[in-house]
Amino acid sequence: MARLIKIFDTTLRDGEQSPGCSMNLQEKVQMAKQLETLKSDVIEAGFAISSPGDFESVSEIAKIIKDCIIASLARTIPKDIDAAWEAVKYAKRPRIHTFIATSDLHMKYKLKMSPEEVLERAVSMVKYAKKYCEDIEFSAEDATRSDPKFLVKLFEAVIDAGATVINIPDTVGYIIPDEYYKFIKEIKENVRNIHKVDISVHCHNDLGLAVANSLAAAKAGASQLECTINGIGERAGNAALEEIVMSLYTRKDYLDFECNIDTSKIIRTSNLLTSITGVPVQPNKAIIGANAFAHESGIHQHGVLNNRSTYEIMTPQSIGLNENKMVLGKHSGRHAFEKRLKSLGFHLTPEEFNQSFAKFKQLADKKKVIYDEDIEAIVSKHCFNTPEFYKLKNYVINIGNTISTTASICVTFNEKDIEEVALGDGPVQASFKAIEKIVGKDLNLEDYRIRAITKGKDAQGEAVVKLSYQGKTYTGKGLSTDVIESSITAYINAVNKIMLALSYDNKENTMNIP
Ligand SMILES: CC(=O)SCCNC(=O)CCNC(=O)[C@H](O)C(C)(C)COP(=O)(O)OP(=O)(O)OC[C@H]1O[C@@H](n2cnc3c(N)ncnc32)[C@H](O)[C@@H]1OP(=O)(O)O
Ligand SMILES: CC(C)C(=O)C(=O)O
Ligand SMILES: [Mg+2]
Repeated sequence: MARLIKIFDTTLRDGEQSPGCSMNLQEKVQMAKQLETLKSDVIEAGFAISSPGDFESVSEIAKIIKDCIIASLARTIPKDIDAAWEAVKYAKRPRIHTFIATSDLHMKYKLKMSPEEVLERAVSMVKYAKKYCEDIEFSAEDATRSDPKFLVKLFEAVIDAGATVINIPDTVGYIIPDEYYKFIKEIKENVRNIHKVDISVHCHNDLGLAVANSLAAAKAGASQLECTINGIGERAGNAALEEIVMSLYTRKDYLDFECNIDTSKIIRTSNLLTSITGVPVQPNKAIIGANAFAHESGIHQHGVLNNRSTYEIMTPQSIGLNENKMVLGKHSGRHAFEKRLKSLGFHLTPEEFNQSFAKFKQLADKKKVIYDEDIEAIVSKHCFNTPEFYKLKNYVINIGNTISTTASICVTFNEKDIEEVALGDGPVQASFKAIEKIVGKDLNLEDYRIRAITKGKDAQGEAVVKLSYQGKTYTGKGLSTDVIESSITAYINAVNKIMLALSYDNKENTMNIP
């Protein structure tokens, strides 16, 4: 039967030690409520002695949260343990989490204590905490750089003193997965009373191995994994909860573990933390990054459209997302483009499809991402198009703060080039005047608007020009990543609509013919 792994969330304590991730009381309470919904077994709500604000947050969370163990961190110092207890005592299931460093390096240079003193302090403070609280977690800070023989002695003593959880942290993210496996095994096999407690691990991500190390430790016998949402935490962060949990869930076949986390709440919890801290998640972050369920390459999109398991090892729904994303870009192929056209309600002939696909690829070379609005614009421009009586060939604009703006526009009409130059107050006005000269008529510009139809610096600008001619209004549209070009093509498009109307009316073409 699969072994249960308890999840200890320390987003509100170690996570908050991440620069820029401080949270106030209300924010911590919001996060704690969400962690309860997520069904975290333990919430480390803070480090009560560290500030009045942290003390208040821990005690408030202890009062509100009913379904999780609530822990506060404390050094092996009586005043820290007093504060931790005063804050967690309201919890239905309180825990005091006390720690002391055990590596020679930390003991000598930081604590300035001998191993004997550290052992004596650890034991006495676990006993001290035990007077308050049944559930005591003891952590050997920097355990993975500590002498395993010393750890064995220390752990036996603190378990005898009443510890219920023994944490073996990889404080500086130093250990390698198979090494950690052996390390935990060695401790498990040599600490005579280890069966009385949960073995916990707490991994940092300095070498990017926090999750791999946590899983290796679980394989070796750890029954509690400490982690944070989005992997926030000191330096390179802690093991990411979502990565650990989805590994347990997705590779249950191999790992044979289960946990209580409701995976469908993962994305909401991650988003809440991002909105509270304002610290964004990198797009390629496993599980919760914007690209974690996005496919851009044609070959992948084709595979996923046929059977999503070809390129998805878990479903977006399993973490609470509605759908995967098919991102259309320069690497996309016809299958994904066709699917998107259908979902946008377009039914194109093969010829229209080929033309639109070619235009889409051209645009994708210029833009990073193609949005639905881009596709709509491509299709309406190239498939539902007005005949191009006048077609823009090229344009040159001279602009400066000490000269009048000059626009030189060249169009083709009946396979001949016509070029005109005009001055104006700005590039758009000068261009419109030049086109007016080309068509040889006074066209009344009723309205002109420009808007970005997609996002980003490389957004497409759609220009809309309304021209009135002989009592009727004609609307032209132009689309380009260059707003001057979209304005010129919008004007020409409106002129072409006038030409089309005139040809329908069987009137003689009164526009300029060279
Ligand atoms: C690996 C980890 O994540 S450990 C947790 C790290 N988190 C934090 O430090 C955040 C909260 N910390 C704080 O607010 C402050 O550091 C406090 C309130 C805890 C202590 O503040 P200060 O009293 O000003 O001490 P300061 O932080 O400068 O130094 C730490 C002191 O604690 C001692 N100490 C460190 N760890 C322990 C421990 N586990 N047990 C006992 N003493 C310890 C140090 O030796 C040093 O002692 P000294 O003042 O006698 O030299
Ligand atoms: C306090 C302990 C558990 C810690 O955060 C660490 O060792 O990284
Ligand atoms: Mg830590």
